[in-house]
Amino acid sequence: MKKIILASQSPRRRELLKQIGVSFEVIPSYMKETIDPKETITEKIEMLALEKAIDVAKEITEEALVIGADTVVVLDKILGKPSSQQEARNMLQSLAGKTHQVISGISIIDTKTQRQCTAHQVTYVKMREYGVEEINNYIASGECWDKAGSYAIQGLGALFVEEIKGDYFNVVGLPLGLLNNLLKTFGVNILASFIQEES
Ligand SMILES: Cc1cn([C@H]2C[C@H](O)[C@@H](COP(=O)(O)OP(=O)(O)OP(=O)(O)O)O2)c(=O)[nH]c1=O
Repeated sequence: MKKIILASQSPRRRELLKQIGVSFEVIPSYMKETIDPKETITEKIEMLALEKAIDVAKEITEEALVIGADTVVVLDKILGKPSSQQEARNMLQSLAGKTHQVISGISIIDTKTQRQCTAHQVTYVKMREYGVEEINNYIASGECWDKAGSYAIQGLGALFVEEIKGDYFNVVGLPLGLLNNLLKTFGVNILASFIQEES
């Protein structure tokens, strides 16, 4: 299998990639995320994923596939990671009782051919009604930090979720089915690799 590099500091993305049996190296991108106001929301997310992949790919001299990703919560506007308790509180309050979108962009760059492929996936998450007390208790758990929209569906944040439509893994930060499809276009077939290894 071609060498795979995950251009991400997210422990969630690392865990998800491990889950599908891929061996990979992690080289995070510490690029500052900037957003062009002229782009649509999905263009912005795809662009952020692509920029993370480019940032790491440009430093690589060997042949590899570099994967960049970006996840945001969208409710009228983009909700990224909170920078204060008040911001986390506002985000969680705005999500209560409503359905929001979680959009993840993924980008793959082949450092040998410079071919790049970028796509995104949308998951709809409906939150139940909850109040300030539950929000404050959740913030006290510390889980909101470093999470788009200030919650983690894979953790205590699950207690806020009423319904989900779409790929769960997309919410956690890496849509695995979409990633598999994109990797196939670069000649990497994850499931087929198990058969080859066995025979
Ligand atoms: C909505 C939601 C987001 N998240 C996380 C996934 C992402 O790690 C994070 C969104 O931030 P990102 O900017 O997409 O990623 P990151 O900064 O963690 O990592 P990197 O840029 O290096 O790849 O929010 C969850 O873990 N659970 C959730 O339920």
